[in-house]
Amino acid sequence: MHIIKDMGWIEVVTGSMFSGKSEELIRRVKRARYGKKKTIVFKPEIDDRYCPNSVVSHSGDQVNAININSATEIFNYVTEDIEVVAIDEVQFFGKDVIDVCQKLANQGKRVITAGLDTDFKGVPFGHTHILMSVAEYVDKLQAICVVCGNPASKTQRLIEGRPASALDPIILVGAKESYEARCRRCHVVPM
Ligand SMILES: Nc1ncnc2c1ncn2[C@@H]1O[C@H](COP(=O)(O)OP(=O)(O)O)[C@@H](O)[C@H]1O
Ligand SMILES: Cc1cn([C@H]2C[C@H](O)[C@@H](COP(=O)(O)O)O2)c(=O)[nH]c1=O
Ligand SMILES: [Zn+2]
Repeated sequence: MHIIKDMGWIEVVTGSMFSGKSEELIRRVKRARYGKKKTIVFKPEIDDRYCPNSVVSHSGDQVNAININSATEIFNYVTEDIEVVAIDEVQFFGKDVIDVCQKLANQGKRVITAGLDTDFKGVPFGHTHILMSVAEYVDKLQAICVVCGNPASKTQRLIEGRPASALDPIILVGAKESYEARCRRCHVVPM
């Protein structure tokens, strides 16, 4: 017998820090669960803020998640009956995250991803931009610029209250102590 499987797809929720990416991922997962879809959530081990076994938003919403080091580990957990796979902080995964999401979507799964599109310098972060190009659905969210109140598409890194240099390392896990949401005009990256 020929079985026609449901069609899968990839969703990307992106934007600056504090724009609501994790809240939106959590919202989509909770709604999928209301719809009796079997779901699973992953996040990278490196993100040790808040709670180790949950995706937690800056406003405190949360959903249980499995910590993984590399995207290929997802295949160890995703059984045939799982219909929705969510991955937060997708910018921290290697290039293999693209293949993993494509394979899951080709297997008929809904793949919900969230992550930063740009780093504190304002340039593409990890492989989110590639994922955006292969995804069926892309939502770019805006935070509020804490300097001027306009919509914010950038993330300002502050070290001891001053804008971080462009020569600083790209990865610095953190939240309000090191980062602010800012608009294009208020975002500063000293060389
Ligand atoms: N400058 C800001 N603009 C908008 N929301 C902010 C800001 N600073 C803090 N927040 C809080 O952050 C929440 C979004 O958190 P979260 O979903 O974790 O964002 P992200 O995953 O994009 O960093 C908002 O609902 C709000 O409570
Ligand atoms: C801009 C920027 C961010 N990070 C880190 C800081 C946080 O741990 C995450 C982003 O979390 P959020 O859910 O989007 O709030 O990424 C970094 O390492 N480097 C950067 O340039
Ligand atoms: Zn501004």
